[in-house]
Amino acid sequence: MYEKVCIKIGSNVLANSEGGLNKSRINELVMQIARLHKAGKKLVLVSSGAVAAARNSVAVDKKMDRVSQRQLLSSVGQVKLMNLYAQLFDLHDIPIAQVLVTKQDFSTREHYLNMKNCVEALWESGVLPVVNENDAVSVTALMFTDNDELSGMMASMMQCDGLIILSNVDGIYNGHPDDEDANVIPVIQADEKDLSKYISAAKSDFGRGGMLTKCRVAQKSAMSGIHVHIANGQQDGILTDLFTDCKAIRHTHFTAGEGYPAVKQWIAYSEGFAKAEVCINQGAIEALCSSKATSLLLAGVVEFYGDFEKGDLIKIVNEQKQTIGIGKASYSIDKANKHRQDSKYKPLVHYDYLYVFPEFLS
Ligand SMILES: Nc1ncnc2c1ncn2[C@@H]1O[C@H](COP(=O)(O)OP(=O)(O)O)[C@@H](O)[C@H]1O
Ligand SMILES: N[C@@H](CCC(=O)OP(=O)(O)O)C(=O)O
Repeated sequence: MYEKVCIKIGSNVLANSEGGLNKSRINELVMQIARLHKAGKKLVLVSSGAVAAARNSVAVDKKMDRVSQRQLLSSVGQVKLMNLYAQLFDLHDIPIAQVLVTKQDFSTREHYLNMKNCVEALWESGVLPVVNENDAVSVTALMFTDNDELSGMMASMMQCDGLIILSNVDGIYNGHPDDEDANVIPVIQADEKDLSKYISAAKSDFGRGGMLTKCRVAQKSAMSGIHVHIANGQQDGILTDLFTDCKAIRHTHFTAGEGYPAVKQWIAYSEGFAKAEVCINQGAIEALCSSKATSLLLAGVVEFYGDFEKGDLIKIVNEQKQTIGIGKASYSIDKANKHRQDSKYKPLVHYDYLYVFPEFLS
């Protein structure tokens, strides 16, 4: 089974229905994580639950705006959450570290590699990193959609072979989970096309993104070579059972695809950092979305929106304004405009620095 694993635990697994933390559930999960850690697995724990942890302890003025409420609850609750983890892991002699991140921390490759280095240093010292979004300061458009996205980015950054997402459902159902006829889908291929047909917008009481973001993250991670398991964190022994014989456990497994080089994995999650957009024509779309490794040539460009320099990330969109992919510009917009008529000029985006979203691949 996997050696490097990112485990994400959703708020509803960790919270009581009336708010506050479910200590016995967290204790049960800590015991399993401790066993895996002692077996030599390299683990990253992405834990939600800060906001839920503070629900019972701070009186929130109803007139306070939503952003301030989240800042208040998360900053109070994060201390409670980490305090509980520290106490429980201490019983197993496992030191833990708090790693709070914002999406911006992933924006430049240099900063990204600094974060990676930090987790590696923790691993080398036998410390378990416990990661959450820094909700107290992360309030702009550049937030993670939710911690599912954050866990996908951590798994990719640390080149994990497994990502386990624990929620309050057994996996992805082929209908609404409350529907009697709906069943958990046991295996989904990384390149499965139309997953959204199964997913309703329903969320758990404390959840932020819902099942759709879990699916998107799972698929993106699987395409980048990581096996993803979505399972029920409220089920006793779920983690150790998954490691012992995952086929025997009711859950959803996204099987890993071939994977991409590390730089492509970083680009895959960097849509929010794109400096400009390039609209491309149908022929270029067909070429980029085919199974053949193809770079983007200037001949396929219809229009540029915004300025970019050499090395900037640019969104690649079709004429309907859908984002097909993201790429790193090999030269600036000035140079691109100068050579627009030269159909043989070197590619604007080289294939090695081009990520096409799985739903557009043919
Ligand atoms: N097809 C589906 N299969 C499973 N769950 C679904 C599906 N469609 C919607 N959901 C909802 O997604 C919820 C889990 O997502 P979310 O609330 O974000 O959990 P978490 O807090 O663990 O991140 C479930 O409680 C369920 O209500
Ligand atoms: N960072 C927030 C969790 C946000 C979030 O994504 O929650 P969830 O959808 O339950 O994983 C917190 O700690 O409360």
